[in-house]
Amino acid sequence: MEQKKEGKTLTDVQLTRDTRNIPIGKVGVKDVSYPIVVMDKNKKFQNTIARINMYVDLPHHFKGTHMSRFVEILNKYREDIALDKLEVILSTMKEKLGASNAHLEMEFPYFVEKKAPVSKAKSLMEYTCTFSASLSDHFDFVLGIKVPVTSLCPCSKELSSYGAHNQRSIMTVQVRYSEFIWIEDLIDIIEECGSSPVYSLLKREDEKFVTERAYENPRFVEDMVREATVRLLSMENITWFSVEAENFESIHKHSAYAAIERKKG
Ligand SMILES: Nc1nc2c(ncn2[C@@H]2O[C@H](COP(=O)(O)OP(=O)(O)OP(=O)(O)O)[C@@H](O)[C@H]2O)c(=O)[nH]1
Repeated sequence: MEQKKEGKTLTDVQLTRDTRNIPIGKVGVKDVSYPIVVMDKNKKFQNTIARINMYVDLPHHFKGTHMSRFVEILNKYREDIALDKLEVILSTMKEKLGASNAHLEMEFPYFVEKKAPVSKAKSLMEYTCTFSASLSDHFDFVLGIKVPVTSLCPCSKELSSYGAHNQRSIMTVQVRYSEFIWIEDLIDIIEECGSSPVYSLLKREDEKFVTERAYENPRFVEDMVREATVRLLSMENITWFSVEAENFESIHKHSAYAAIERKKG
């Protein structure tokens, strides 16, 4: 649409022709900070703030996409950006930007109340979650969660006269599903796969408990992704998953890493 500035026409540069004959797969805005609402198993919903990426494809003949429209679409759905709105947001992106594919990625902190294992002291644990949705001919949605756990090295336990090296690990799980899955339930499943869950609040009796539990339950990164795979394969409503484990090694400068991806059916 043409606009005027100081009597002059404001050219829509983005609409001008590009002659390089190269279509673009993803173009848009990245790292927009915006409030969203996430369904919470215990409190019905939780307000949080997401870092949002929004992309569409661009045909070869256009110079640019219209960046302001992405943020206009977010504004249109403000107060109401939730899982059940992702498809309509993507559809609006396709329509307003004349695109055939639209992508929406959100990364946000999600808080779960957790009880310490012995004292039962309650505290809030933060988990980083991701929603990755896209719409072409069909809607696709992937839920992702980063779950911190403790891992204790089986090899170190076997070889050492005292103790065993142990560290904080991050397990990253991503799932496609046929029926809704609570973030909380997926966290519980993944936390079983390390040597011990981690907590944000531990009293002395809890510290003794988690230290001994990790020692009794040594796990390599290979064990962690295999344990997760056994559990995720047994869940019928999960149609695809990927699981990664990264140990931020306490005796090496590098991490130990393992990953498994499975499509079911
Ligand atoms: N396409 C594109 N736009 C950019 C980029 N960096 C900044 N922008 C700016 O994004 C702003 C918004 O552009 P548009 O959405 O086309 O704004 P508009 O023409 O007023 O909006 P419409 O009337 O909806 O087309 C412009 O000021 C661009 O200069 C870039 O790398 N690519």
